Amino acid sequence: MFALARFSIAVAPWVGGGLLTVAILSAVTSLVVTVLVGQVVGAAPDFVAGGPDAPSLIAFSLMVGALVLMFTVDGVLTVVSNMATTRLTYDSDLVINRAISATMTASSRIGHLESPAVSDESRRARGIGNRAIWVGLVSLADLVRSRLMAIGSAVLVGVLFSWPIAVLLLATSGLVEWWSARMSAVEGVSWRSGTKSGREADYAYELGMETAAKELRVFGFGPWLMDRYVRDWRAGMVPLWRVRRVAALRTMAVYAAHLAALAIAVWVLVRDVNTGALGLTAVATSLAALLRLAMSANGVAAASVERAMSPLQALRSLPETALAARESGHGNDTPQVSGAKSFFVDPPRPLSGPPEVRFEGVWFRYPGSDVDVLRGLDLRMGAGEAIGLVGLNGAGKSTLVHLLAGAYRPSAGRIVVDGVDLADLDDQELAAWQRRLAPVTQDFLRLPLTAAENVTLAEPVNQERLATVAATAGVDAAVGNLPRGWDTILDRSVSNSGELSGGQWQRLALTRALYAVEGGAGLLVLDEPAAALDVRSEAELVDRYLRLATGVTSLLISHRFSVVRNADRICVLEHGVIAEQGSHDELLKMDGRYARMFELQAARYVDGGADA
Ligand SMILES: Nc1ncnc2c1ncn2[C@@H]1O[C@H](COP(=O)(O)OP(=O)(O)OP(=O)(O)O)[C@@H](O)[C@H]1O
Repeated sequence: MFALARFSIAVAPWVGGGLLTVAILSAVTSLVVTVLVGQVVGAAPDFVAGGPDAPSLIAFSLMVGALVLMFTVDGVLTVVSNMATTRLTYDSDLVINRAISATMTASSRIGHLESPAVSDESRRARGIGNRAIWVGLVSLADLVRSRLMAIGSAVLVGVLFSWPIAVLLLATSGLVEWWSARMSAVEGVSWRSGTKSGREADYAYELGMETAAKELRVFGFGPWLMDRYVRDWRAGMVPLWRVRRVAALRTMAVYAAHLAALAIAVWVLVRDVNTGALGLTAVATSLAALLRLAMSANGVAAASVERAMSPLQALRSLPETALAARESGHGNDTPQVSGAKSFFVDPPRPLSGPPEVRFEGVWFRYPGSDVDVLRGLDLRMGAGEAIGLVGLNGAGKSTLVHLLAGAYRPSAGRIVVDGVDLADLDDQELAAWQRRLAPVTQDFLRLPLTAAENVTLAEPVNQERLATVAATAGVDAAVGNLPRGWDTILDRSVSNSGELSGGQWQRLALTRALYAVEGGAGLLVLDEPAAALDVRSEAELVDRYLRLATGVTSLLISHRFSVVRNADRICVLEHGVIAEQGSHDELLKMDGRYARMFELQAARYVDGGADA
């Protein structure tokens, strides 16, 4: 409860603090109402009989008026409390989402984005079902109020009626709350173990509703995916339901004990009334206090507050889990700035312009994997040089690009850019390095934004530059046919939007890279840049591209030899090292792996077996 109260004050000091103050005031008002009910009931017979000791009309009216006023104040406080709670839950949503996204974007390295532990923890922090921080926030004020009311009512019962009864009811009331919170915590353990299935269910849902919604329906896979979603969802929930079934009987026993205590209390009260041991005022006050004490066993609020604890804990530990995921297998993620040259402090070359990149004895394995993808790879990319990279599926070509971008650290060895080891860069410097890359990757971005934003991303739109590079990439006509040209949102779910074909999307991705090059990016990375085009179009496009991108260092990856053959130097990646390198002609003369792969592919085209 205290942790959640601290969180609510941290989220919105005025609203959170105000809410707790209102809860305290409301508890006090309720107790005053209890006392006033006793006073009014106690004074009523004398007032009606009108004896010499009877209260005057004014005194009695003031008493009743105070009771009505307090009752009204209590009602107003409830309304205020509800309004503040709603505000607090909205504010907390913002704080939680910002904290999660700050963690996820805290580093330009990406190991944490692939960690199941981080993914589970961030889902838990955002809340799943009724296990969310807002659920606790909604009940927090209620719990504070009922606990204060329980203590105040117990004092009234003790002073006016019986201390043993007060202690008994307070104890069973506490038992109800403790048991409800405990059950909620036990459920939380099953809930945590169910998040893997929950994540898979979410994934199936997202796939069916967003990522692959069209394809899955066109090919009739919708029902299969829905079955999968239901299966994974159930798998996540079954342990929870089992815990609930086991706990149900005990929960009923705990509530029965509390009711039995109330029954005993009322029986003792009736007995005392019968023996004349209690006056009317004491009886009326004690009865009202007894009922309030019994009702303040707020198991529902205690369970709700407990439900917020796991998400709160997840939110707190997320940064550490993400850091551990980034570090795993890649040494310490803390920037080792001392002694390292910095692009900002002492740049060895200008920030723009073509960089020189050297892979020096680079070993790499993915976090959680026991297979080395790169095994002591050496590769030099001279400033302004166009390097072609070929290799079989899974050879590690895309991995090399990830390392080049500094998204992962090598397990051993160094990647040196213009004399600076990428591992020595802090996050800000790494982000600056990544801005010097103009990449087109196999699974390029298709953002549901305008066509222009898909090209310029965070940069301001320069219409002239946009038109030039779009013409080069051959996408200008396709964009011209969109309902609002460059301002068309490329998402069919939005009205007046447009859609591009696979090949047009790919040309748009090329436009994006070229736009970045024109804007000063010095390293062009084309990883299967135009696989959706036919062989001739792709080769022509890439050649045109490389001609325009003179003055930049380029890395060109493709399975199609027609695409890479014009690179200054072609490298063959095999078994985690560069097995051969040279120009196209040199490699053919070498009659090694490259020559064999090239002849195999050429023979297929001659036979008409491919899309040439
Ligand atoms: N995120 C990842 N986690 C673990 N292993 C990975 C990950 N990404 C790739 N791998 C593995 O690393 C190896 C190299 O993959 P990579 O994608 O770099 O190959 P590639 O040469 O680009 O292949 P292709 O020509 O098929 O695109 C493969 O064995 C792949 O299974």
